[in-house]
Amino acid sequence: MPAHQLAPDIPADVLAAEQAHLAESRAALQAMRLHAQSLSADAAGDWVSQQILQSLLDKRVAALADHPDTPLFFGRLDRSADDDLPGTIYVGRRHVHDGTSRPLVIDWRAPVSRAFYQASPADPMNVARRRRFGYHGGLLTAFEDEPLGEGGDIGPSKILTEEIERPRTGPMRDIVATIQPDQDEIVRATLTQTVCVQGAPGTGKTAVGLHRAAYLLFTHRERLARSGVMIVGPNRAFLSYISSVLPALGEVKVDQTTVAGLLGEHATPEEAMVSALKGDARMAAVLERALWLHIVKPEEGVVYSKGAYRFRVADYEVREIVASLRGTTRYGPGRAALAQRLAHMVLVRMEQRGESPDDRVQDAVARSKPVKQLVDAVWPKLVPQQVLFKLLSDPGFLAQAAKSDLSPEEQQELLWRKPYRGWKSAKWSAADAALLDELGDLIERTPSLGHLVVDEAQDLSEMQLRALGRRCRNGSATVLGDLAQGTTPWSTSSWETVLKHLGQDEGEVTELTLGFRVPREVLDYAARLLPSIAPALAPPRSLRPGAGSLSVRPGGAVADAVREALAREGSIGVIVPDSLVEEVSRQLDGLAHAVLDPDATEEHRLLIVPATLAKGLEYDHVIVVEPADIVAAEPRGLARLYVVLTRAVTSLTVLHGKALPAQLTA
Ligand SMILES: Nc1ncnc2c1ncn2[C@@H]1O[C@H](COP(=O)(O)OP(=O)(O)OP(=O)(O)O)[C@@H](O)[C@H]1O
Repeated sequence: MPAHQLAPDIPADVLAAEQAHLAESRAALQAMRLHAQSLSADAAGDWVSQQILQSLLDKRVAALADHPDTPLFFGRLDRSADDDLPGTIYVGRRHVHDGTSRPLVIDWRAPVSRAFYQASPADPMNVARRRRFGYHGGLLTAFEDEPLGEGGDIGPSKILTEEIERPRTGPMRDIVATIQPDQDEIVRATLTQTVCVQGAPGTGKTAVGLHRAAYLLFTHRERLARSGVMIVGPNRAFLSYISSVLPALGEVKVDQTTVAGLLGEHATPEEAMVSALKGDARMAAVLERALWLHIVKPEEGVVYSKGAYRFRVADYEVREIVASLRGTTRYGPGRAALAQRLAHMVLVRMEQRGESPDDRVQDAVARSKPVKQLVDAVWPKLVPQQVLFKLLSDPGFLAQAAKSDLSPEEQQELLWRKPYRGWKSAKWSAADAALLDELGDLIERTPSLGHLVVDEAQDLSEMQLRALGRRCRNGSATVLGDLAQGTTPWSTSSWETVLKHLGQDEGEVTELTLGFRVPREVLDYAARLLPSIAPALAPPRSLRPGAGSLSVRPGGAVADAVREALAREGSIGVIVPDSLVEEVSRQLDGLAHAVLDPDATEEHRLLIVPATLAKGLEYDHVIVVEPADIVAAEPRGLARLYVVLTRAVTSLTVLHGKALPAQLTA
């Protein structure tokens, strides 16, 4: 097996040459920045264009900033191809060229960089040698060579191992230097391809989703700048954790939000069964009927007066127009079309009387009082809240809208126990938010983005998936999740179903199987829960042996476990049942700590994390307090415990006063 070469065995002159290339690249980047700064927006004609150009120039200057702690390049390819491309390529976070436009660093997303991630001795992709660089405090201190042209096998990369073992502090980092081949396939999937990734905890799903967004923005810059890319995550703590990855990759124009952020921050509590029913896709047909039931059969015609004349549209003619519009357009445009069609009839009457009215007259008639009155009576202006209010408070109306889609028991379940006085004072639940959004789209079309990345997608209801789906109906999606980590009353058990409700049936389901976060010993322990929560899934695998990383302590004190962790390097998460947050905080009195808060700007090494917020996060040392209470707190408590037990990078300590769940002790 050809060995890796890593400093200090490497020839000093080779390292010096690479350091010189780094220095030259830094200087070139500085020159690019100075050049961008020297450009003037004055060339633009008017004031508005000047402002726009200035803002573009400012962004360009900011994008060209050199961050001394972030390596400008992390890899090098020595190519054996006889083509027009350079023989040696340095792969980095962004393009850098010198004064003669000679590329010194090539963006990791460029097609030629793909070989850095994909080439292997079995398929060298015209690469004779791949070199990975190691950095320390911004200085290039080591490299590792992988000869690809000689066949055979190349062992695991030490630089990758070091990167994975690096203690975690602060927010999530990018993985651009160490993306693995199966991850790279997903990152570089074409823009039109929707991909759905099933992966055990720590297999890099979130990382892959973020890098895919960056890749697509680079590859389809103009198209996506117009239509937009959005990341949807499970909660604000998670968003705050991932918030710096895309900016570090040079992408600042990506919206990152939660489902609540997108659909409305409604959170009035309701029974889990009601939420689950409201999340069921059958509600879509019920809502559609409920909306169109608001149209009233026209019993009168319109009389439009102009001077001494009266122009009439008969009641049966109004009925015909309404019937022809109903169901062929969205509700809002249908209303506008009804006014225009009525006005058109009036105009025809005017012409019959020898007048020659133009389009302005038609608009004026459409906006006239008699036409407006009729439209309001027949096709009333509605907001989603009015429709949902009626549906959830009026049993007769609900029965009419539900038809046979909902059983009488289910209809009973849906009705508010204590109805609100009106739609303006109604308080909505999180599940209602998706229903309101569906109604909103039935009234006016929701614009579509170019690409949507949905993380922890196993937790979304069918109605929430529909809401996200309509935001990428003219685009594509990256759907990420783990069927074993579903903790909502409506968690899915099939990715095909998720793709169907998202409206992306053609999406390809793929799997990431190798864990980069959780040590093997800890992962095996957590996997004891799998037969109970997701029996169809294979046990997860970990890249990291992590012997001695697990400690299970009956009756152990939190403060002791925390002190032990503080003596080691890295972040500490004390994950507790939500009901114990205050008590555990008291027990840690005297030890500097904070309770996880998505809005906090300060960084804390020691955090108390409510179990329901732990999803997607990771800490070097995790202390889990009272698993039995975490399980008992919610219907899918065992899945919550699985999430909680798989947050550790280096060590997991489980403290319990009560008996552990049977699955863990079996
Ligand atoms: N190729 C890689 N190189 C280095 N680190 C990686 C790589 N892939 C993933 N990681 C790291 O592994 C950890 C877990 O990744 P990530 O959070 O994306 O996993 P996940 O599959 O979304 O996990 P979960 O299901 O628990 O949310 C992160 O610290 C991430 O940076």
